[in-house]
Amino acid sequence: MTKPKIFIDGEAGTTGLQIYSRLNQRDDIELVSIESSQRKDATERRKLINAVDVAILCLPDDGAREAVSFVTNPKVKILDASTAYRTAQGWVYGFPEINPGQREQIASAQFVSNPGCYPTGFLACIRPLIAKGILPHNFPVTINAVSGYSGGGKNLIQKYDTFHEKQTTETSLYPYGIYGLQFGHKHVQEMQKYSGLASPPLFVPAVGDFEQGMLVQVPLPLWTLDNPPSGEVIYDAIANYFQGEKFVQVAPFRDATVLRDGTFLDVIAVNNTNIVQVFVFANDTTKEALLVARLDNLGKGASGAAVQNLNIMLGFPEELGL
Ligand SMILES: NC(=O)C1=CN([C@@H]2O[C@H](COP(=O)(O)OP(=O)(O)OC[C@H]3O[C@@H](n4cnc5c(N)ncnc54)[C@H](OP(=O)(O)O)[C@@H]3O)[C@@H](O)[C@H]2O)C=CC1
Ligand SMILES: CC(=O)N[C@@H](CCC(=O)OP(=O)(O)O)C(=O)O
Repeated sequence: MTKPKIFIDGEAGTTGLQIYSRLNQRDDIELVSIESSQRKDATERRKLINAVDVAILCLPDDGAREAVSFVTNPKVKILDASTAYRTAQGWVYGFPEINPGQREQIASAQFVSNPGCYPTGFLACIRPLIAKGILPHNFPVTINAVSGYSGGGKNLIQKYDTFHEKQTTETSLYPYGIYGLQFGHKHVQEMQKYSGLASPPLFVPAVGDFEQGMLVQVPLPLWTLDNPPSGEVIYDAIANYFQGEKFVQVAPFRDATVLRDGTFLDVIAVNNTNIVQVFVFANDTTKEALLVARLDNLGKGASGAAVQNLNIMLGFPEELGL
């Protein structure tokens, strides 16, 4: 049997390198690479994209749009890691666990968009509650999240690396900084579309002085509802929704061992895995709850998810290489 051919356009970037390292040990696929001197050569990229079974795009949005414009072979499948097509017509959203039937859609699609890192955490928390009617679709949702600096790609990694090398106290690189303060972050559209919320969530991201890892927090002021659900009801809804899923895991409810020293939910515990964990914290007396997702922004938030989608698109077992 001939092995499917895979080309990673943008193989030298942060996401591309991580996908490459997950695929290059495998003997069930053939990785096709571009000469490094030609990696931005449009003619060569066009040739390779149309000569493989799946092209994985790990490029800035404009580069991804350009790569898609190169496609002339109707048999080539495209898996795009950028933001360019996540809410576009004709594309399937590559979050296999998000809805029943999503895997089948990914398996038969020509064009699949890999979800954003923050949306992966957010949707794992909120989608079950909207889908099951535990929260109304017009609930005013806010999100606070923190990402490791690799989320900012090569440029931000280089900034932090330079800072770490110098280790000067006067260098003013942020140990923790919130951003996106003009609102309308590029992930908000996909967050709204795939959650089923009536309005965009108010999203405040942050970056911290650690390379990989992410926490996405969704506070729920349940006292605003006429009949607030209990913490148990919220937990059961999310746990049942993802029952049997390998890569979306719901942590035990009211179990202090999920916290380090019984106190802290740390950010790096699932680094280098393809797992997103969901936590539910609740107080039924004060009618407050907090949903938290923990993931590796480069794992289930990008490259791990891409490999999972690739496996589904090729008809392979979904966990291969993960
Ligand atoms: N980092 C992350 O956590 C995540 C990233 N993503 C998405 O993945 C995509 C890639 O991001 P990331 O890997 O972080 O970015 P990087 O900046 O680390 O890498 C992008 C790579 O693409 C190359 N490139 C740029 N333009 C072209 C072009 N026209 N033709 C060929 N190669 C090109 C760049 O080359 P050069 O360095 O020379 O410019 C670089 O090697 C982005 O769309 C990003 O939004 C998605 C989820 C998470
Ligand atoms: C820390 C940081 O800068 N994170 C990036 C998100 C990571 C990323 O590239 O997002 P995609 O998943 O959409 O590609 C940002 O906020 O723009």
